[in-house]
Amino acid sequence: MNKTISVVIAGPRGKMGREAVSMVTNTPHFQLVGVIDHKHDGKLLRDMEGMPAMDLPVYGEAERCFLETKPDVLVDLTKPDVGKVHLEKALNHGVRPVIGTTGFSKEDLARVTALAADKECGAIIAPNFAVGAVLMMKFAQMAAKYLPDVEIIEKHHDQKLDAPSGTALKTAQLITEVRSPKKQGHQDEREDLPGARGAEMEGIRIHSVRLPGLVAHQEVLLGGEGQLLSIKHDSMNRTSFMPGVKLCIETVMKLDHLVYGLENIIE
Ligand SMILES: NC(=O)C1=CN([C@@H]2O[C@H](COP(=O)(O)OP(=O)(O)OC[C@H]3O[C@@H](n4cnc5c(N)ncnc54)[C@H](OP(=O)(O)O)[C@@H]3O)[C@@H](O)[C@H]2O)C=CC1
Ligand SMILES: O=C(O)C1=N[C@H](C(=O)O)C[C@H](O)C1
Repeated sequence: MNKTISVVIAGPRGKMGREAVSMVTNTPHFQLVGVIDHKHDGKLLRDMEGMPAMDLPVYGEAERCFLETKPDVLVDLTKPDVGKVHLEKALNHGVRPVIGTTGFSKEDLARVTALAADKECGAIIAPNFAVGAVLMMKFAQMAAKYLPDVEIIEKHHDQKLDAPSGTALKTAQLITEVRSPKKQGHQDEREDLPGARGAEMEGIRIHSVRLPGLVAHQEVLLGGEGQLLSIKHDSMNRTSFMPGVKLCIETVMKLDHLVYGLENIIE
């Protein structure tokens, strides 16, 4: 018998937040106890368009929400600057954060990892909750050991705020664990239009496409003499992320430190 886990969701009106509200309220051993929405402070969940008819409180900011609802877990699906603040506030209140929001730099990750360790509080930052995307990243990491010339093309809907995507950054980071930094392309290559070769992490090029009609897609290209390996993942909708969110809510209850990436918790 699973123990009930109480959850608050930040960003409930968003594309991901709506899916998360639906998943949490339909999971018998989860209990949604409140939501954080900066534009609807003091309302009830039922007053917000498209939300379940539940008399749950809506808080304009995180601290009061944590003090009054005392949740086990915060799920944050907001935007980069907000997600970072919510994560730190959650750790300071002993609430376990599950952060889907992207835009964390190396420095941000180091800071919040230290804070979670100091508080001995479980936390998960998952740049991508879709199991297929995690496999795509792991396969790319395996392949880069043998084919170290790599370029990443990530494609997202045109409402996305951060570039490159959290998934692309995580993929590049995983690849840097198995290959040394290297310059790719011709040693004398030049950009006649700035940005033509994309962003760069330790020699890995990352290209970000933003267009209406897209959801979340990534292709990792690995080139060798006379051959090209292409590893690709597509999320067609946002329900693809929900099994990962559910697993993170369950797993974060058993952690006493911060985990960055779903690949570290799937069995
Ligand atoms: N890890 C993963 O697998 C995935 C991660 N993401 C990430 O999740 C985040 C959300 O994505 P998505 O749902 O597409 O974005 P949306 O823009 O659709 O939703 C974000 C929501 O957060 C709200 N918001 C903004 N500021 C606050 C605040 N201070 N308090 C509470 N709510 C706030 C916004 O409200 P308003 O617009 O009215 O200001 C909006 O409703 C992004 O960082 C994205 O990269 C997305 C998909 C998958
Ligand atoms: O903003 C999105 O939509 C997504 N963001 C995450 C990212 O930045 O990688 C995950 C997924 O790609 C969808």
